[in-house]
Amino acid sequence: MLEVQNLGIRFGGNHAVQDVTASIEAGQITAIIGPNGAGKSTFFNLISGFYQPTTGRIRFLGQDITRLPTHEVVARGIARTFQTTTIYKELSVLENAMIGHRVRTRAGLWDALLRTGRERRDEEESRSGGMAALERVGLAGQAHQLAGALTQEGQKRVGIAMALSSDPKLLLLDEPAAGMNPEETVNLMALIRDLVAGGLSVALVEHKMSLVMGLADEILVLHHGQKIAEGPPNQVSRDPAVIEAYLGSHAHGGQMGQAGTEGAHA
Ligand SMILES: Nc1ncnc2c1ncn2[C@@H]1O[C@H](COP(=O)(O)OP(=O)(O)OP(=O)(O)O)[C@@H](O)[C@H]1O
Repeated sequence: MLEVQNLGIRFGGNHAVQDVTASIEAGQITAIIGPNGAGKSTFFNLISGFYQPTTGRIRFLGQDITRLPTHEVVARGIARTFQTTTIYKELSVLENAMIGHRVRTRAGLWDALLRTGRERRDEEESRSGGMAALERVGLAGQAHQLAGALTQEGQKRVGIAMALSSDPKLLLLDEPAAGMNPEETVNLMALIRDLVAGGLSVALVEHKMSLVMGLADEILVLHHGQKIAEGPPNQVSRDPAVIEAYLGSHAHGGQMGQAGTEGAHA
């Protein structure tokens, strides 16, 4: 579904992502893991068009998307959520979901100001697209509540609905379980499995190894911006280079050291 070849980006002298060649298969859950500062978020930012790579190519469904701006990447079928919650708490749950959908509609500023027929049609489409996304994340019943009034888990679901409302083929989740308790994490895993069963492909960056090991079909491991392993969870968790990267990070006080220990137990 997605192939990156020799992908890299440099910030000054820092190779945040370096020479990464990897692929994401359709219909699967791919986890991207690695110690703090390994380049995981940067990798997502490259795929979703937020950053332009210094080297390499990105192909999605057979087409080159390497230098497309973000909105065109979304229109091709890649949507993402963010590490920090970026929902609009003072808007309703449905209005949040509609914002995600607007990316795919065509009405411009003039249409919006003059309330043209096209603008009205687009708004109707956004409303039904937003509702469809809320149904997928189990929030249709709370569509008219203020987003900020929902629980932490509910607000995470709103963030996922915003991404889903653009009807992506590939969903990128940046640390979806951050700040969640174990029960919420289990609910989130069930939601992600349901979405994939419905035909979506998912790639996620996550520190919680229980989620990664329980959910991922494939794992891509980054360390110092480079790919050090790629494969199914049972293979990757036994990979000496991966264990070394995690333990090394632990020895230096890195957060992934703990996650690595947890992963080894999983
Ligand atoms: N916009 C930027 N400008 C300069 N350096 C950056 C930028 N974005 C990321 N970096 C650097 O790139 C490296 C990789 O960062 P990145 O956030 O991708 O790592 P990460 O694996 O997502 O880390 P974490 O697990 O802590 O979120 C780090 O050294 C970081 O400081």
